[in-house]
Amino acid sequence: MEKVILYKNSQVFDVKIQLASSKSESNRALIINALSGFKGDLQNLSSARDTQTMIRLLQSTDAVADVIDAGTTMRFLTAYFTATNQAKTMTGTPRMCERPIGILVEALKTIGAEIDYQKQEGYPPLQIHGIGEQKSNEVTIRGDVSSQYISALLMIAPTLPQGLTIHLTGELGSIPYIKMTLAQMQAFGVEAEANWEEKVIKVAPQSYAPTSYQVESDWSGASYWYSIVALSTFEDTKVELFGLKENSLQGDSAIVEIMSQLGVKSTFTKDGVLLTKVPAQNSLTWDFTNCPDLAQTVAVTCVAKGIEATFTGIESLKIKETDRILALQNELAKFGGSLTEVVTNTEYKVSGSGFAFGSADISIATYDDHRMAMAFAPLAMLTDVTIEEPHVVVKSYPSFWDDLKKVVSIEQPTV
Ligand SMILES: O=C(O)C1=C[C@@H](OP(=O)(O)O)[C@@H](O)[C@H](O)C1
Ligand SMILES: C=C(OP(=O)(O)O)C(=O)O
Repeated sequence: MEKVILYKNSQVFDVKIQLASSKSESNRALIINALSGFKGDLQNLSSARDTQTMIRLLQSTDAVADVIDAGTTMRFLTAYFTATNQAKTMTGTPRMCERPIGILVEALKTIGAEIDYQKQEGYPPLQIHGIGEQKSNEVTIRGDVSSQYISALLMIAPTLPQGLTIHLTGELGSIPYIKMTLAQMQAFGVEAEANWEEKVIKVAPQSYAPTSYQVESDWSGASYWYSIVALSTFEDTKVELFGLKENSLQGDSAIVEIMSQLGVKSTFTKDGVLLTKVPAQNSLTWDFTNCPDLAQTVAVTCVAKGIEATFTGIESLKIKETDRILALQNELAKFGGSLTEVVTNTEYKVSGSGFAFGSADISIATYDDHRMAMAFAPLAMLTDVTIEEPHVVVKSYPSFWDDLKKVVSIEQPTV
């Protein structure tokens, strides 16, 4: 098994990190730019595998589009290939074929698409045949499973002959990602009308204008650095993260507010944000509905600091790269932590006794999930820790281990 051993940090540090750029913003920019005729100028695109896969598949003339494990790439391209009438087989890893897509496929069929499931109804692999005459300019779609279906529909909406009105039902999750989509559409000259009370978004037929677009650094990736500062035992520890903005399109910038309670102060500079240590509170209550990708980072930080926490809004974690709730439960237990469901499908308690590491023999399994590897790596502020299958980080933050080397000594044993 491939693994890295992280040796406990033993000194104060003051480092500057050029953060990876956002794969969410990159993947939207790529789809919208494709819909504007590939004529824009996209800057600072992410080196994440999810984005590199998007670039490759947008250029490919192959009949099969294999997204590997990239959720946005699967969902956005399913809508894009449909709207641009390209016959494609959409597939991915075995886990990708367990992640639901029926809600998006049914909405596309309502509009006029012809799509078949190749194996199990509601799941990849899919065969996209294309779209005929637009059958409807209204769809009703659940907003409580994945916002990616809604973003996918929104991006193609202005290119449909009759535009599209999307009615959302249920409790809406990941709304900042929908707002990010709308903001990037606007940057490419397309206006949409969103009524959040009525849960309706209306997009008239319009053309995207080729644009020069600069992608921001990745706030989800920043979260691991916040955790590193929160767990550092040296009061004067400092990390400056470049390329982040105070007014971000990314909902994961909520990490600023969360970590202000867990002992990290954020000071915005002309280049990004400077993280320094401040006293932490002894409890945290947070609703992750709008920032599900932060839940693992925050759970590990709370357990390692012995901070009792109440989490809500984490149901969608079960259908991501792995069942992240189960994965967290298994791995937190390795250093005395727990994530317990206290109200079915609603409320979870995170507990841990802080520095209960015992012998230094903790080895964290990562379940093909980049965020499992990166969320547990900050434990190296407190103990030696092994992270299994460390290559998983390529999904969103390929330079993570190189960046981490600035603060932790890392050994990669040969197998
Ligand atoms: O639209 C996006 O870029 C994303 C939306 C979120 O997914 P859900 O909408 O499925 O929660 C998030 O977890 C994912 O990492 C990226
Ligand atoms: C859930 C994630 O990505 P996706 O759904 O795009 O695979 C993630 O990056 O944490």
